[in-house]
Amino acid sequence: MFFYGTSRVNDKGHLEIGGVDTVDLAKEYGTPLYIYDVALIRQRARAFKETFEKYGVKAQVAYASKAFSTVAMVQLVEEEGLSLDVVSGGELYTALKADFPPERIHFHGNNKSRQELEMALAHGVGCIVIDNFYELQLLEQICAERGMTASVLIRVTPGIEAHTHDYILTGQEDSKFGFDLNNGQADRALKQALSSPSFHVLGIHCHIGSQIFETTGFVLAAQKIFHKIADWKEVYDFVPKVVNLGGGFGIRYTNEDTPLPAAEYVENIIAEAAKQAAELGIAMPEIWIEPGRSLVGDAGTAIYSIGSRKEVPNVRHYVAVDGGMSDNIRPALYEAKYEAVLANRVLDEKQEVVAIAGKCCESGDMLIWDLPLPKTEAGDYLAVFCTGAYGYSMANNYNRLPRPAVVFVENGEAQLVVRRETYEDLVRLDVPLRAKVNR
Ligand SMILES: Cc1ncc(COP(=O)(O)O)c(C=O)c1O
Ligand SMILES: N[C@@H](CCCC[NH3+])C(=O)O
Repeated sequence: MFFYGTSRVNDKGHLEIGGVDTVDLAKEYGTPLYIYDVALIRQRARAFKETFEKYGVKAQVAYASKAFSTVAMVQLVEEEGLSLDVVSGGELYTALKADFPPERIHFHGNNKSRQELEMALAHGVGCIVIDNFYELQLLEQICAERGMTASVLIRVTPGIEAHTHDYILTGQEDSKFGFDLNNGQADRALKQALSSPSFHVLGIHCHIGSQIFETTGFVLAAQKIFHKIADWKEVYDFVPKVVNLGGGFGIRYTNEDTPLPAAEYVENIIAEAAKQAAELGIAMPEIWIEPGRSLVGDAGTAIYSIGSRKEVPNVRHYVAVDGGMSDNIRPALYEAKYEAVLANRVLDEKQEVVAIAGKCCESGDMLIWDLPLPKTEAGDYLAVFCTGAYGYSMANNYNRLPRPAVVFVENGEAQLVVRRETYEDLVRLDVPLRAKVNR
Protein backbone atom coordinates (compact mmCIF):
# COMPACT_ATOMS: atom_id res chain seq x y z
CA MET A 1 0.00 0.00 0.00
CA PHE A 2 1.35 3.42 -0.92
CA PHE A 3 0.99 6.34 1.47
CA TYR A 4 1.73 9.97 0.78
CA GLY A 5 3.19 12.51 3.21
CA THR A 6 1.80 12.17 6.73
CA SER A 7 -0.86 9.58 5.77
CA ARG A 8 -0.88 6.47 7.94
CA VAL A 9 -3.23 3.95 9.50
CA ASN A 10 -4.22 4.69 13.11
CA ASP A 11 -5.14 2.34 15.96
CA LYS A 12 -8.73 2.13 14.76
CA GLY A 13 -7.59 0.97 11.33
CA HIS A 14 -8.66 4.34 9.90
CA LEU A 15 -6.74 6.49 7.45
CA GLU A 16 -5.12 9.37 9.28
CA ILE A 17 -3.65 12.43 7.60
CA GLY A 18 -1.80 15.24 9.36
CA GLY A 19 -2.49 13.49 12.64
CA VAL A 20 -6.26 13.68 12.08
CA ASP A 21 -8.63 10.73 11.60
CA THR A 22 -10.19 11.10 8.14
CA VAL A 23 -13.30 9.18 9.24
CA ASP A 24 -13.90 11.79 11.94
CA LEU A 25 -13.45 14.49 9.32
CA ALA A 26 -15.91 12.81 6.97
CA LYS A 27 -18.46 12.64 9.80
CA GLU A 28 -17.93 16.23 10.82
CA TYR A 29 -17.78 17.90 7.40
CA GLY A 30 -19.70 15.42 5.26
CA THR A 31 -18.65 13.89 1.95
CA PRO A 32 -17.33 14.28 -0.69
CA LEU A 33 -14.57 16.00 1.20
CA TYR A 34 -11.15 17.16 0.05
CA ILE A 35 -8.43 16.86 2.70
CA TYR A 36 -5.03 18.53 2.23
CA ASP A 37 -1.87 17.49 4.03
CA VAL A 38 -0.33 20.90 4.71
CA ALA A 39 3.02 19.52 5.87
CA LEU A 40 3.41 17.76 2.53
CA ILE A 41 2.66 20.95 0.58
CA ARG A 42 5.28 22.78 2.65
CA GLN A 43 7.79 19.97 2.03
CA ARG A 44 7.19 20.08 -1.74
CA ALA A 45 7.50 23.88 -1.82
CA ARG A 46 10.75 23.82 0.14
CA ALA A 47 12.28 21.13 -2.07
CA PHE A 48 12.01 23.41 -5.12
CA LYS A 49 13.16 26.55 -3.32
CA GLU A 50 16.04 24.92 -1.48
CA THR A 51 17.51 23.41 -4.64
CA PHE A 52 17.80 26.84 -6.23
CA GLU A 53 19.28 28.19 -2.98
CA LYS A 54 21.77 25.33 -2.79
CA TYR A 55 23.21 26.27 -6.18
CA GLY A 56 23.02 30.01 -5.49
CA VAL A 57 20.74 30.59 -8.47
CA LYS A 58 18.38 33.55 -8.31
CA ALA A 59 14.94 32.13 -8.85
CA GLN A 60 11.23 32.47 -8.36
CA VAL A 61 9.13 29.38 -7.73
CA ALA A 62 5.62 30.47 -8.66
CA TYR A 63 2.81 28.18 -7.59
CA ALA A 64 0.48 27.66 -10.58
CA SER A 65 -2.72 28.34 -8.71
CA LYS A 66 -4.93 26.80 -11.41
CA ALA A 67 -4.05 23.47 -9.74
CA PHE A 68 -5.95 24.50 -6.60
CA SER A 69 -6.80 28.08 -5.79
CA THR A 70 -8.47 29.20 -2.58
CA VAL A 71 -7.71 32.01 -0.17
CA ALA A 72 -6.17 29.64 2.39
CA MET A 73 -4.02 27.96 -0.24
CA VAL A 74 -2.73 31.32 -1.44
CA GLN A 75 -1.94 32.26 2.18
CA LEU A 76 0.03 29.04 2.54
CA VAL A 77 1.96 29.84 -0.63
CA GLU A 78 2.77 33.25 0.82
CA GLU A 79 3.88 31.69 4.10
CA GLU A 80 6.28 29.48 2.16
CA GLY A 81 7.71 32.48 0.32
CA LEU A 82 6.76 31.34 -3.18
CA SER A 83 5.45 33.52 -6.00
CA LEU A 84 2.05 32.94 -7.59
CA ASP A 85 0.96 32.25 -11.15
CA VAL A 86 -2.62 33.31 -11.90
CA VAL A 87 -4.41 32.76 -15.14
CA SER A 88 -7.61 34.76 -14.81
CA GLY A 89 -9.22 37.69 -13.06
CA GLY A 90 -10.79 35.18 -10.68
CA GLU A 91 -7.47 33.67 -9.63
CA LEU A 92 -6.02 37.18 -9.31
CA TYR A 93 -8.98 38.25 -7.19
CA THR A 94 -8.47 35.22 -4.93
CA ALA A 95 -4.80 36.14 -4.53
CA LEU A 96 -5.62 39.74 -3.69
CA LYS A 97 -8.27 38.62 -1.20
CA ALA A 98 -5.54 36.58 0.48
CA ASP A 99 -3.34 39.73 0.61
CA PHE A 100 -0.72 38.07 -1.56
CA PRO A 101 2.02 40.59 -2.48
CA PRO A 102 1.06 41.70 -6.02
CA GLU A 103 4.69 42.11 -7.06
CA ARG A 104 5.13 38.34 -6.71
CA ILE A 105 2.11 37.56 -8.94
CA HIS A 106 2.63 36.48 -12.56
CA PHE A 107 -0.37 36.85 -14.83
CA HIS A 108 -0.87 34.19 -17.51
CA GLY A 109 -3.51 33.30 -20.09
CA ASN A 110 -4.00 32.98 -23.83
CA ASN A 111 -6.98 35.36 -23.99
CA LYS A 112 -6.79 37.85 -21.17
CA SER A 113 -9.57 40.40 -21.44
CA ARG A 114 -9.12 44.18 -21.29
CA GLN A 115 -10.79 44.10 -17.88
CA GLU A 116 -8.34 41.44 -16.62
CA LEU A 117 -5.32 43.32 -17.93
CA GLU A 118 -6.56 46.56 -16.40
CA MET A 119 -7.10 44.78 -13.10
CA ALA A 120 -3.58 43.35 -13.20
CA LEU A 121 -2.06 46.76 -13.92
CA ALA A 122 -4.19 48.55 -11.33
CA HIS A 123 -2.99 46.15 -8.64
CA GLY A 124 0.65 46.23 -9.72
CA VAL A 125 1.20 42.55 -10.52
CA GLY A 126 4.86 41.62 -10.85
CA CYS A 127 4.67 40.58 -14.45
CA ILE A 128 2.27 39.88 -17.27
CA VAL A 129 3.14 36.97 -19.52
CA ILE A 130 2.28 38.11 -23.05
CA ASP A 131 0.89 35.22 -25.05
CA ASN A 132 -0.02 36.58 -28.51
CA PHE A 133 -0.03 39.59 -30.83
CA TYR A 134 -3.56 40.61 -29.93
CA GLU A 135 -2.58 40.86 -26.29
CA LEU A 136 0.65 42.66 -27.11
CA GLN A 137 -1.33 45.36 -28.83
CA LEU A 138 -4.11 45.51 -26.25
CA LEU A 139 -1.73 45.74 -23.31
CA GLU A 140 0.34 48.39 -25.05
CA GLN A 141 -2.79 50.42 -25.68
CA ILE A 142 -3.96 50.14 -22.06
CA CYS A 143 -0.50 51.10 -20.77
CA ALA A 144 -0.38 54.08 -23.13
CA GLU A 145 -3.86 55.24 -22.04
CA ARG A 146 -2.77 55.11 -18.41
CA GLY A 147 0.82 56.26 -18.80
CA MET A 148 2.01 53.00 -17.25
CA THR A 149 4.80 50.57 -17.96
CA ALA A 150 4.17 46.84 -17.63
CA SER A 151 6.85 44.33 -16.74
CA VAL A 152 6.38 41.47 -19.15
CA LEU A 153 7.62 38.06 -20.17
CA ILE A 154 7.18 36.88 -23.75
CA ARG A 155 5.70 33.39 -23.87
CA VAL A 156 7.18 31.25 -26.60
CA THR A 157 6.25 27.85 -27.95
CA PRO A 158 9.51 25.97 -28.31
CA GLY A 159 8.22 23.16 -30.55
CA ILE A 160 8.81 20.34 -28.09
CA GLU A 161 6.58 17.31 -27.78
CA ALA A 162 6.77 16.39 -24.10
CA HIS A 163 5.79 12.83 -23.36
CA THR A 164 2.37 13.21 -21.73
CA HIS A 165 -1.38 13.15 -22.47
CA ASP A 166 -2.26 15.05 -25.66
CA TYR A 167 -4.73 17.32 -23.89
CA ILE A 168 -2.09 18.61 -21.49
CA LEU A 169 0.69 19.16 -24.00
CA THR A 170 1.42 22.83 -24.53
CA GLY A 171 4.91 23.31 -25.93
CA GLN A 172 4.42 21.66 -29.33
CA GLU A 173 4.18 23.84 -32.44
CA ASP A 174 0.48 23.25 -32.99
CA SER A 175 -0.60 24.79 -29.70
CA LYS A 176 -2.94 27.63 -28.79
CA PHE A 177 -0.34 29.09 -26.42
CA GLY A 178 2.52 31.46 -27.06
CA PHE A 179 4.60 32.81 -29.94
CA ASP A 180 6.21 30.17 -32.11
CA LEU A 181 9.94 30.11 -31.50
CA ASN A 182 10.79 28.51 -34.84
CA ASN A 183 8.85 30.48 -37.42
CA GLY A 184 9.82 34.05 -36.58
CA GLN A 185 6.75 34.91 -34.49
CA ALA A 186 8.72 35.07 -31.24
CA ASP A 187 11.34 37.35 -32.83
CA ARG A 188 8.66 39.72 -34.11
CA ALA A 189 6.91 39.77 -30.74
CA LEU A 190 10.12 40.49 -28.90
CA LYS A 191 11.11 43.24 -31.32
CA GLN A 192 7.70 44.86 -30.95
CA ALA A 193 7.79 44.64 -27.14
CA LEU A 194 11.34 46.00 -26.93
CA SER A 195 10.51 48.96 -29.11
CA SER A 196 7.51 49.98 -27.01
CA PRO A 197 7.91 52.44 -24.14
CA SER A 198 4.98 50.67 -22.47
CA PHE A 199 6.92 47.53 -21.72
CA HIS A 200 9.79 46.52 -19.55
CA VAL A 201 10.73 43.14 -21.01
CA LEU A 202 11.98 40.93 -18.18
CA GLY A 203 12.51 37.87 -20.29
CA ILE A 204 11.11 34.74 -21.87
CA HIS A 205 8.63 32.14 -20.78
CA CYS A 206 7.80 28.67 -22.00
CA HIS A 207 5.79 25.76 -20.64
CA ILE A 208 6.06 22.42 -22.37
CA GLY A 209 3.21 20.47 -20.77
CA SER A 210 2.10 18.76 -17.61
CA GLN A 211 2.73 15.49 -15.71
CA ILE A 212 6.20 15.04 -17.24
CA PHE A 213 8.56 12.41 -15.83
CA GLU A 214 11.79 13.21 -17.61
CA THR A 215 14.17 16.12 -17.55
CA THR A 216 14.90 15.94 -21.28
CA GLY A 217 12.00 18.18 -22.32
CA PHE A 218 13.01 20.92 -19.91
CA VAL A 219 16.66 20.70 -20.96
CA LEU A 220 15.70 20.85 -24.63
CA ALA A 221 13.44 23.81 -24.01
CA ALA A 222 16.26 25.61 -22.20
CA GLN A 223 18.61 24.85 -25.10
CA LYS A 224 16.17 26.20 -27.67
CA ILE A 225 15.55 29.35 -25.68
CA PHE A 226 19.25 30.04 -25.14
CA HIS A 227 19.97 29.52 -28.83
CA LYS A 228 17.40 32.18 -29.50
CA ILE A 229 18.90 34.40 -26.85
CA ALA A 230 22.15 34.22 -28.79
CA ASP A 231 20.33 35.66 -31.83
CA TRP A 232 18.51 38.26 -29.81
CA LYS A 233 21.70 39.41 -28.16
CA GLU A 234 23.20 39.88 -31.60
CA VAL A 235 20.23 41.45 -33.36
CA TYR A 236 18.41 43.38 -30.61
CA ASP A 237 21.18 43.66 -28.02
CA PHE A 238 18.72 42.03 -25.66
CA VAL A 239 19.72 39.67 -22.85
CA PRO A 240 16.83 38.49 -20.69
CA LYS A 241 16.97 38.93 -16.94
CA VAL A 242 14.54 36.03 -16.54
CA VAL A 243 14.08 32.65 -18.21
CA ASN A 244 10.86 31.00 -17.05
CA LEU A 245 10.57 27.31 -17.87
CA GLY A 246 7.02 26.83 -16.61
CA GLY A 247 5.66 23.88 -14.67
CA GLY A 248 4.75 20.34 -15.57
CA PHE A 249 6.73 18.24 -13.09
CA GLY A 250 5.05 14.87 -12.76
CA ILE A 251 3.69 13.13 -9.68
CA ARG A 252 2.82 9.57 -8.75
CA TYR A 253 -0.86 8.72 -9.09
CA THR A 254 -0.30 4.97 -9.46
CA ASN A 255 2.58 2.54 -9.84
CA GLU A 256 2.70 3.36 -13.54
CA ASP A 257 3.99 6.85 -12.75
CA THR A 258 7.67 7.43 -12.18
CA PRO A 259 8.25 11.04 -11.20
CA LEU A 260 11.64 12.43 -10.28
CA PRO A 261 12.38 14.31 -7.08
CA ALA A 262 11.92 18.07 -7.45
CA ALA A 263 15.66 18.56 -6.99
CA GLU A 264 16.44 16.47 -10.05
CA TYR A 265 14.27 18.53 -12.39
CA VAL A 266 15.69 21.75 -10.97
CA GLU A 267 19.31 20.60 -11.03
CA ASN A 268 19.08 19.63 -14.69
CA ILE A 269 17.48 22.93 -15.60
CA ILE A 270 20.13 24.89 -13.66
CA ALA A 271 22.98 22.89 -15.20
CA GLU A 272 21.76 23.47 -18.74
CA ALA A 273 21.05 27.17 -18.19
CA ALA A 274 24.45 27.71 -16.58
CA LYS A 275 26.21 25.89 -19.43
CA GLN A 276 24.36 27.83 -22.10
CA ALA A 277 24.86 31.19 -20.35
CA ALA A 278 28.59 30.50 -20.01
CA GLU A 279 28.87 29.58 -23.70
CA LEU A 280 27.10 32.78 -24.66
CA GLY A 281 29.18 34.85 -22.28
CA ILE A 282 26.12 36.29 -20.55
CA ALA A 283 25.21 36.47 -16.87
CA MET A 284 23.15 33.56 -15.62
CA PRO A 285 19.54 34.76 -15.84
CA GLU A 286 17.08 34.30 -13.02
CA ILE A 287 15.35 30.97 -13.46
CA TRP A 288 11.64 30.97 -12.75
CA ILE A 289 9.44 27.89 -12.62
CA GLU A 290 5.70 27.36 -12.14
CA PRO A 291 4.88 24.05 -10.49
CA GLY A 292 1.21 23.38 -9.84
CA ARG A 293 0.46 19.66 -9.68
CA SER A 294 3.78 18.78 -8.03
CA LEU A 295 3.12 21.14 -5.10
CA VAL A 296 -0.40 20.04 -4.21
CA GLY A 297 -1.28 16.89 -6.15
CA ASP A 298 -0.26 14.17 -3.74
CA ALA A 299 -1.15 16.31 -0.72
CA GLY A 300 -4.86 16.01 -1.53
CA THR A 301 -7.12 13.08 -0.66
CA ALA A 302 -10.80 12.95 -1.56
CA ILE A 303 -13.17 11.12 0.79
CA TYR A 304 -16.50 9.79 -0.48
CA SER A 305 -19.31 7.82 1.11
CA ILE A 306 -20.14 4.55 -0.56
CA GLY A 307 -23.78 4.04 -1.46
CA SER A 308 -25.40 1.81 -4.05
CA ARG A 309 -23.98 -1.29 -5.65
CA LYS A 310 -24.83 -3.03 -8.90
CA GLU A 311 -23.63 -6.33 -10.21
CA VAL A 312 -23.37 -7.07 -13.91
CA PRO A 313 -23.00 -10.86 -13.67
CA ASN A 314 -19.67 -12.18 -14.89
CA VAL A 315 -18.61 -8.70 -15.89
CA ARG A 316 -18.28 -6.20 -13.08
CA HIS A 317 -19.41 -4.92 -9.71
CA TYR A 318 -20.21 -1.24 -9.71
CA VAL A 319 -19.86 0.51 -6.36
CA ALA A 320 -21.17 4.07 -6.38
CA VAL A 321 -19.94 7.04 -4.38
CA ASP A 322 -21.60 10.36 -3.57
CA GLY A 323 -19.44 12.43 -5.93
CA GLY A 324 -17.72 11.82 -9.26
CA MET A 325 -16.98 13.87 -12.35
CA SER A 326 -18.51 16.91 -10.67
CA ASP A 327 -15.69 17.03 -8.13
CA ASN A 328 -12.99 15.16 -10.09
CA ILE A 329 -13.36 15.34 -13.85
CA ARG A 330 -9.86 14.00 -14.58
CA PRO A 331 -10.82 10.33 -15.14
CA ALA A 332 -13.53 11.39 -17.61
CA LEU A 333 -11.34 13.99 -19.30
CA TYR A 334 -7.94 12.30 -19.42
CA GLU A 335 -8.64 8.70 -18.44
CA ALA A 336 -6.68 9.58 -15.32
CA LYS A 337 -6.01 6.74 -12.92
CA TYR A 338 -6.10 6.78 -9.14
CA GLU A 339 -5.51 4.52 -6.16
CA ALA A 340 -7.94 4.33 -3.27
CA VAL A 341 -8.63 2.54 0.02
CA LEU A 342 -11.50 2.27 2.45
CA ALA A 343 -10.72 5.05 4.94
CA ASN A 344 -12.60 3.28 7.73
CA ARG A 345 -11.07 -0.18 7.12
CA VAL A 346 -7.73 0.46 5.48
CA LEU A 347 -6.12 -2.85 6.37
CA ASP A 348 -9.08 -5.19 5.79
CA GLU A 349 -8.32 -7.93 3.35
CA LYS A 350 -9.08 -7.10 -0.28
CA GLN A 351 -11.74 -9.52 -1.44
CA GLU A 352 -12.92 -8.21 -4.77
CA VAL A 353 -12.12 -5.88 -7.61
CA VAL A 354 -14.82 -3.27 -8.12
CA ALA A 355 -15.52 -0.34 -10.42
CA ILE A 356 -16.04 2.94 -8.59
CA ALA A 357 -18.88 4.86 -10.22
CA GLY A 358 -19.72 8.51 -9.71
CA LYS A 359 -23.28 9.69 -9.23
CA CYS A 360 -23.60 11.86 -12.32
CA CYS A 361 -25.93 10.87 -15.14
CA GLU A 362 -23.13 9.95 -17.53
CA SER A 363 -21.90 6.45 -18.26
CA GLY A 364 -18.42 7.94 -18.43
CA ASP A 365 -18.63 9.12 -14.84
CA MET A 366 -16.35 6.42 -13.47
CA LEU A 367 -13.66 7.35 -10.94
CA ILE A 368 -11.70 4.08 -10.98
CA TRP A 369 -12.34 1.05 -13.18
CA ASP A 370 -10.56 -1.77 -11.36
CA LEU A 371 -10.02 -1.23 -7.67
CA PRO A 372 -9.22 -4.07 -5.27
CA LEU A 373 -11.19 -3.49 -2.05
CA PRO A 374 -12.57 -5.37 0.93
CA LYS A 375 -16.22 -6.29 0.45
CA THR A 376 -17.80 -2.83 0.73
CA GLU A 377 -20.97 -1.82 2.52
CA ALA A 378 -23.08 1.27 2.17
CA GLY A 379 -21.68 3.83 4.58
CA ASP A 380 -18.03 2.85 4.09
CA TYR A 381 -15.72 5.73 3.24
CA LEU A 382 -13.56 5.63 0.14
CA ALA A 383 -10.33 7.65 0.20
CA VAL A 384 -9.00 8.49 -3.26
CA PHE A 385 -5.36 9.53 -3.08
CA CYS A 386 -3.49 12.17 -5.01
CA THR A 387 -6.47 14.33 -5.88
CA GLY A 388 -5.00 17.64 -4.75
CA ALA A 389 -4.33 19.11 -8.19
CA TYR A 390 -7.01 19.87 -10.78
CA GLY A 391 -9.64 18.11 -8.67
CA TYR A 392 -11.41 20.76 -6.63
CA SER A 393 -10.20 23.46 -9.03
CA MET A 394 -12.02 21.78 -11.94
CA ALA A 395 -15.10 20.90 -9.88
CA ASN A 396 -18.46 21.88 -11.31
CA ASN A 397 -22.15 21.71 -10.55
CA TYR A 398 -23.18 19.18 -13.17
CA ASN A 399 -26.48 17.59 -12.17
CA ARG A 400 -26.68 20.45 -9.69
CA LEU A 401 -24.37 18.71 -7.27
CA PRO A 402 -22.97 21.11 -4.67
CA ARG A 403 -19.20 21.29 -4.66
CA PRO A 404 -17.41 19.60 -1.73
CA ALA A 405 -15.89 21.15 1.36
CA VAL A 406 -12.10 21.40 1.72
CA VAL A 407 -10.20 20.86 4.94
CA PHE A 408 -6.52 21.50 5.71
CA VAL A 409 -4.88 19.21 8.27
CA GLU A 410 -1.56 19.72 10.02
CA ASN A 411 -0.06 18.60 13.34
CA GLY A 412 -3.24 16.97 14.58
CA GLU A 413 -5.48 19.91 13.73
CA ALA A 414 -8.06 20.39 11.02
CA GLN A 415 -9.27 23.64 9.55
CA LEU A 416 -12.18 24.06 7.17
CA VAL A 417 -10.86 26.23 4.29
CA VAL A 418 -13.75 25.95 1.82
CA ARG A 419 -17.32 25.44 2.99
CA ARG A 420 -19.50 22.87 1.26
CA GLU A 421 -21.84 24.45 -1.26
CA THR A 422 -25.49 24.44 -0.28
CA TYR A 423 -28.58 24.06 -2.45
CA GLU A 424 -29.19 27.74 -1.80
CA ASP A 425 -25.73 28.49 -3.26
CA LEU A 426 -26.75 26.55 -6.37
CA VAL A 427 -29.72 28.81 -7.11
CA ARG A 428 -28.12 32.00 -5.83
CA LEU A 429 -27.53 33.43 -9.30
CA ASP A 430 -30.73 32.12 -10.88
CA VAL A 431 -33.28 34.71 -11.92
CA PRO A 432 -36.88 33.41 -11.91
CA LEU A 433 -39.13 34.05 -14.89
CA ARG A 434 -41.08 37.25 -14.73
CA ALA A 435 -44.72 36.57 -13.78
CA LYS A 436 -46.97 36.45 -16.84
CA VAL A 437 -50.49 37.74 -16.62
CA ASN A 438 -52.13 35.17 -18.91
CA ARG A 439 -49.99 32.11 -18.58
C1 LIG B 1 1.77 28.22 -18.20
C2 LIG B 1 1.63 27.15 -17.20
N1 LIG B 1 2.42 27.16 -16.13
C3 LIG B 1 2.33 26.22 -15.17
C4 LIG B 1 1.41 25.19 -15.27
C5 LIG B 1 1.36 24.18 -14.18
O1 LIG B 1 1.57 22.92 -14.63
P1 LIG B 1 1.70 21.71 -13.61
O2 LIG B 1 0.48 21.73 -12.75
O3 LIG B 1 1.75 20.54 -14.47
O4 LIG B 1 2.94 21.92 -12.83
C6 LIG B 1 0.58 25.12 -16.39
C7 LIG B 1 -0.33 24.00 -16.60
O5 LIG B 1 0.02 23.04 -17.30
C8 LIG B 1 0.68 26.13 -17.38
O6 LIG B 1 -0.10 26.12 -18.44
N1 LIG C 1 -5.93 20.11 -15.74
C1 LIG C 1 -4.92 19.24 -16.23
C2 LIG C 1 -3.63 19.88 -16.50
C3 LIG C 1 -3.70 21.13 -17.25
C4 LIG C 1 -2.61 21.97 -16.82
C5 LIG C 1 -2.81 23.41 -17.15
N2 LIG C 1 -2.09 23.84 -18.31
C6 LIG C 1 -4.81 17.99 -15.38
O1 LIG C 1 -5.62 17.75 -14.57
O2 LIG C 1 -3.93 17.20 -15.52
